[in-house]
Amino acid sequence: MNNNLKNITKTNLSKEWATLDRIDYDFQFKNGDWKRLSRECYNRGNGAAILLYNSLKGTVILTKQFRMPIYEQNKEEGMSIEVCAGAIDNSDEPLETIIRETEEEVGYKINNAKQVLTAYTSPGALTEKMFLFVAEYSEEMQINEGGGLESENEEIEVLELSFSKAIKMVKDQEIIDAKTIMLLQFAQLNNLLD
Ligand SMILES: Nc1nc2c(ncn2[C@@H]2O[C@H](COP(=O)(O)OP(=O)(O)O[C@H]3O[C@H](CO)[C@@H](O)[C@H](O)[C@@H]3O)[C@@H](O)[C@H]2O)c(=O)[nH]1
Ligand SMILES: [Mg+2]
Repeated sequence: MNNNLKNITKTNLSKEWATLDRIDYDFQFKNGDWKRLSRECYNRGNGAAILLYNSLKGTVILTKQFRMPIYEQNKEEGMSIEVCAGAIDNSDEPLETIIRETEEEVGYKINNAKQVLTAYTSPGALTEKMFLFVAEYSEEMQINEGGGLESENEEIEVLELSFSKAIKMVKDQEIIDAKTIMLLQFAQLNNLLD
């Protein structure tokens, strides 16, 4: 409940893969003045992401794939190195989603994962809330090569890197995806791979 907010109206601007709405609202500032404001909100649902790590080997599993928004930004290769992640279907739980994505994108069958962070990825514009997980993986858990779903036109390269190399890639700005940086730094802060 927010008493500084009233007369909220929503106008749909686009509804294709996801929904873009313009939301108009009266907002009361701290000095008591009310103003009519407007914000565009893009809703593509919520997401789940996971850092898979092997504390004995000191390694992590990451993915590499083409991302159009990155290409659009720098008109270079458009590739992105990320933790495994996926959009949460309406009726699914975040844990269910991340177990499925782990199998589809990187080929490991995990039975459980620990949710360690929740993050709005871009709260000025996106409704998206990300549920961030960690889980140990081992070679016995590998059931396929990963790569993503052909039916969804995914082409995902699976990378197994030493944790120190992944941390260096964050420092060198080779890893520039926010959820990936958050999870790698979470692992570092909490000594998951020591
Ligand atoms: N046609 C069409 N298809 C799309 C679009 N956006 C996504 N898709 C399809 O939906 C699939 C989504 O794959 P996921 O693995 O579920 O999601 P993701 O792209 O990896 O995104 C994850 O990370 C993002 C943050 O970096 C999150 O935004 C997202 O919620 C999710 O966690 C894509 O491979 C693609 O086939 C679109 O605008 N148009
Ligand atoms: Mg994905």
